Amino acid sequence: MTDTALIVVAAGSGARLGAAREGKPVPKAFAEFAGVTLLEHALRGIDWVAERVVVVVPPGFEAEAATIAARAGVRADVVPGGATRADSVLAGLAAAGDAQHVLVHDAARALTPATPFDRVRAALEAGAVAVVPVLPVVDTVRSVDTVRSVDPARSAAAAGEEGEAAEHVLGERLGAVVDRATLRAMQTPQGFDAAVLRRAYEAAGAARAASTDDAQLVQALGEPVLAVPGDELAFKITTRADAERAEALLAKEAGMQELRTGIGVDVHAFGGVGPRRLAGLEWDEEAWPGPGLAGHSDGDAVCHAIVDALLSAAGLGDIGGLVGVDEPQHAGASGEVFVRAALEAIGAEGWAPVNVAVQVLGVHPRIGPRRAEAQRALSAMLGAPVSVAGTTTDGLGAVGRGEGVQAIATALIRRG
Ligand SMILES: Nc1ccn([C@@H]2O[C@H](COP(=O)(O)OP(=O)(O)OP(=O)(O)O)[C@@H](O)[C@H]2O)c(=O)n1
Ligand SMILES: C[C@](O)(CO)[C@H](O)COP(=O)(O)O
Repeated sequence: MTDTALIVVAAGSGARLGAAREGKPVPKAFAEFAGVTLLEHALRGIDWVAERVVVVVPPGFEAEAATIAARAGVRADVVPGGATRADSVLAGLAAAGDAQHVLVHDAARALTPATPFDRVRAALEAGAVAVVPVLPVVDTVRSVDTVRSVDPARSAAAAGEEGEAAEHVLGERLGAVVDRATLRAMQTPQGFDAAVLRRAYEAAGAARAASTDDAQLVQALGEPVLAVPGDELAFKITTRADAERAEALLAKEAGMQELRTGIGVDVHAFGGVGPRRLAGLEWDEEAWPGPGLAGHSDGDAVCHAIVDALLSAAGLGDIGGLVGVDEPQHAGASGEVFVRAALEAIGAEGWAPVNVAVQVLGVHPRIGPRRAEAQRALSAMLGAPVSVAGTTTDGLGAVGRGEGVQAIATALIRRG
């Protein structure tokens, strides 16, 4: 998986929304929607998207943003933004490290589901240098001309000098219809090859202030920008009406969501002939002396426990019922194959994972040193946060004696 940084820009004032907290104006990202700040809504469940997350906020709001990010379960660097969105993106880029890909996302698009993130990441992985989620335009669109008029009396009053003519604006006159089939509305997250995005910002210099999104700066370099389907739920909360729509959606979600938990356990003995695989990672001799895990597949007990937890939550049996125990096509198969099959099975019934927690029991490999990596790999696999913990069982039992590895997983899934 390529190294990706996600920049969440949240440093706008939100003048068009005009939110207040305790009677004082508050930047939009810190205004509450259904009792939770816009920034927290934007960050919830986003951890899997990138290896590094940078949140850009109005100067003075860094500490509050760090608390919000922690509550949302996202490990983020928080930096102060600038006067324009482009300035804020630039501040985020400076903190994004040397990731190969960068995704820039508006906190104001706080209800964006996982799909656009997934599509943008997939397009970058496939080699695109710039990717933007877009929606078709649904209204009839026309250009307009400004209609001006010279009214001597009003001109005189306006100019304070009798008889002097001055133009004043009467209104707008409709011009030509623009073919909406050729138009698209731009959303975020917008994804880029990091070097190209940095080059675009350098080339734009101070002129970046006039840009309303990042893709147009990249396009100005002559680089191709790929469009992928956006999502209606990724709308930007800009006005009061948008805020009401967001509140209504959140209320509906709170009222309608069905939640279920499930549990899964798997054990594999050491003694396999294939690679040493566990928790979606390959392990080397140093971290894991001796043979890999025995089994018909690759023996990844963590993935298998997750599969059982997902299936148990949805009431769909267990891994044996899903993929069999000795199907020839699954000889040596990686754990990801079974996780995907489980996601498909629960998805067919309308379920999606909310989060998964796994405990690994065994003498080796030690989970701690590669916990972050394992969590990222599994979270990307599931499209939901996965946490991984490890214990040695103090030498007790078969796994404590170093005979194999056991994993216990719990899953929370939602529907509706
Ligand atoms: N100086 C700025 C301006 C905007 N943004 C971010 O860019 C995204 C899109 O901007 P929008 O929501 O339209 O911005 P605001 O500037 O907050 O709103 P308004 O124009 O109504 O003041 C938002 O997540 C906003 O926080 C930013 O990080 N820094
Ligand atoms: C980046 C953006 O969300 C794409 O639609 C939009 O351009 C932000 O613009 P704004 O002027 O900050 O509202």
